[in-house]
Amino acid sequence: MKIVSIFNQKGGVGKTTTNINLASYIALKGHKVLVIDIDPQGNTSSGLGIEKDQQENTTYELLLSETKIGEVIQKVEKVENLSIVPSNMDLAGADLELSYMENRESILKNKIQGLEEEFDFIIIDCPPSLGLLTINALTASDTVLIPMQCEYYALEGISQLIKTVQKVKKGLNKNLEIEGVVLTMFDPRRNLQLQVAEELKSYFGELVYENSIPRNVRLAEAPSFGIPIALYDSRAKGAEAYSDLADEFLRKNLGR
Ligand SMILES: Nc1ncnc2c1ncn2[C@@H]1O[C@H](COP(=O)(O)OP(=O)(O)OP(=O)(O)O)[C@@H](O)[C@H]1O
Ligand SMILES: [Mg+2]
Repeated sequence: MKIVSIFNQKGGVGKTTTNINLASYIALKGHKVLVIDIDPQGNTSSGLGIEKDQQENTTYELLLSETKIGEVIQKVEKVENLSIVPSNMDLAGADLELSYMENRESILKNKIQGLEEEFDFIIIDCPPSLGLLTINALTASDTVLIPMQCEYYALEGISQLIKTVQKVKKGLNKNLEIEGVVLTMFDPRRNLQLQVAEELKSYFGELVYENSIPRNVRLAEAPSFGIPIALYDSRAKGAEAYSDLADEFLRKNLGR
């Protein structure tokens, strides 16, 4: 089993879209996947068809009460092999509440022990912040997958992002590695985007995925129906891109 956090402290770069669709394709390709939504916005949860405000067992209960992991996992009805720990706005106060707790950075890590037999991959959707929720996700993970939009500001955020990963690696999780960098909403016809992509490649090298994700309105529409792109419009450009990304991810991880 491998645990991957999808993280970039910059907002709106495609973390959640990548989480929903990468996780769904990996699951549809026959691997058992658990998605953990650790973002109070709960976009991954609603995007996978969860009525997030009607949930009693969410990431909040998992982190801040005696609730066990088995009690907060539910199956994603429409996607075979996919399960989720949902979240909602309850989690908004968690950063502060966590700050008073012992082992405040390792609560998620400790809570998700014992799932090795049940899942091949756990994929965690992080909020756009560097607070304790994100630190919990990174501490619990083997790797970080970084979605990047190829804009000028992407480059400015990198040093902060790397600093955070290094900080967690040093103090809390020495095994943490970078899984890869995914270029999102990418348009190679635009010069600036190509330039930024080149800079990202020279910085991250092989870690940049060959398959990038184009801007595709179908990807933005699917969440309002509570389904991944694979079920909403499997022939859309965005669907093909995420399916190919899932293949590349699986190839890197399973060597086939
Ligand atoms: N490839 C794409 N093509 C078109 N729209 C996209 C694409 N990827 C993401 N979007 C849209 O861009 C917006 C931001 O994407 P998303 O929610 O995935 O980013 P995020 O990094 O999770 O944001 P946040 O930091 O708020 O959690 C959403 O409205 C989403 O539907
Ligand atoms: Mg998000």
